[in-house]
Amino acid sequence: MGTVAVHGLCKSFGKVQALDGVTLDVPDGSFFVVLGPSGAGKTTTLRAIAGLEKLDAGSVHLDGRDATGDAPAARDLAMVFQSYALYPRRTAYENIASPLRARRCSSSEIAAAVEQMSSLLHIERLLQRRPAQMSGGEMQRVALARALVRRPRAFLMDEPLTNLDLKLRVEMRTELTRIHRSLGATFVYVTNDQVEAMSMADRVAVLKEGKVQQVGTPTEVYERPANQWVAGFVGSPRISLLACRAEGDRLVGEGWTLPRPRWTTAEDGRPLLLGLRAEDLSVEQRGDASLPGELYGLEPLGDRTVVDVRVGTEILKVKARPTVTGTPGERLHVTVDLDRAHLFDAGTGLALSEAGR
Ligand SMILES: Nc1ncnc2c1ncn2[C@@H]1O[C@H](COP(=O)(O)OP(=O)(O)OP(=O)(O)O)[C@@H](O)[C@H]1O
Repeated sequence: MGTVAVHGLCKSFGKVQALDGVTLDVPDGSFFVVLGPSGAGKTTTLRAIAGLEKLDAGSVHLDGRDATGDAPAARDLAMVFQSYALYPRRTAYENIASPLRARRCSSSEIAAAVEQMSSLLHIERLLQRRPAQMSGGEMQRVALARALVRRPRAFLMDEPLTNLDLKLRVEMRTELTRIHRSLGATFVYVTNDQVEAMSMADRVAVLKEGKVQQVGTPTEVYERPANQWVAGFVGSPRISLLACRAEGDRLVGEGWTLPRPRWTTAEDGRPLLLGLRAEDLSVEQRGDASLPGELYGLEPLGDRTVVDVRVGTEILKVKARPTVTGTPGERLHVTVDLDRAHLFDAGTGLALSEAGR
C-alpha cells in the first residue's frame, strides 16, 4: 500500500503563507503531480509529507494512519531532489547500493536490486564510474536509481528532471512513466513544467499561492479548467481570454459578437471572459462563428505556425498549418469552435457551469 493524504496543511514562513489549507488525496500506485509556478508551495507540500516541515495546521495520513507527528525516518518515504547529492568517492554501483547496505541486505539481494534498477534506467555501463566521470544527466539517473532501489511506501520527487537538457528530459519523462508502471509504486511528483505534468501524471493537483486550484486527470484540468488562472497556466500556447457579456442568444465583446454557447448559464449583462485555446481556432477555414481581426504576427514552429490575431485590444493565438502565410495588418476572420470554448466569470475567475455541455 502507498496512499498519501494531506488535509488542511498550513505553513507560514514569517509573513509568507507558503501553504494555505492544502488538501490532497494520493491514491495507491498513482503518478500524482503537484503542478504550480515558482513559490506556489510545492516543495513545502512535499517536505510536509516527508515530515521535514513543522506545520502550523493540518494532518498527514499515510496508508490511512495519522502520521502527522511521526519522524521523517518512520514514514518510509523516499525523497528525490533536484540536486543529485551522490557520494563523490563511491562508484555508481556503490551509490545505488547504499540504501540497501544501510538496511543490511545480503550481497546477492543488493546485486539483484542494483542490476534490475540499472537496467530499468539504462545505466549498466556506468556502474563502475564515480560521479566525476559522469555527465549531469547520467548522475541524475544514478540518483534516481538510488532512490528507486528501495521499496518505500511512496516516492516524493521534487523536480528531478530540471538539471537535464531538453532532449534528455523528454526521454526521461517516458522512462519515468515506464518505471512507475513497472514498479507499481506511488509517486508524488512536483514540477512547474505543465508538459511534464500533462505527459506523466494520472492525477494533477494545480497549486497557486499555497492553495489547491483544481485536482483532476490531465485531460480534465486541460479541458475543464476550474478557473481562469488554471486555464492560463495549463496549455501552450496560452489560452486567449476575451472580455465579453451575454446578451440574449449572443456573446458580445469589443467589436465582435458570437452565438452564445448552448451550455452556458450566464445571465445577461454579467461581465465574462471567453477562453479560446489555439487549437480550437482557425484562420484557414470559415465557419458560422467567427471573429473579425487583423493579423498581428506569425510564429513558425516547424510542425505548425502560431498566428497572432488582434481582435479588439486582445491578441488571439491561433494554431495553423506550417504553410500559412499573411502580412501583418491584413484583415482576417478567426473561426471559433464554440463547443470547446470556456467561459469564466470576469470577477471571480471561476468557470461557469457547464451542465448543458
Ligand atoms: N525556509 C523558508 N524560509 C522562508 N520562506 C520560505 C522557506 N521555504 C519556502 N519559503 C517560501 O514559501 C513559499 C513557497 O515555497 P516553495 O519552495 O514551497 O515553493 P515551490 O512551489 O516549491 O517553488 P519552486 O518551484 O520555486 O521550488 C515561497 O514564497 C518561498 O519563498
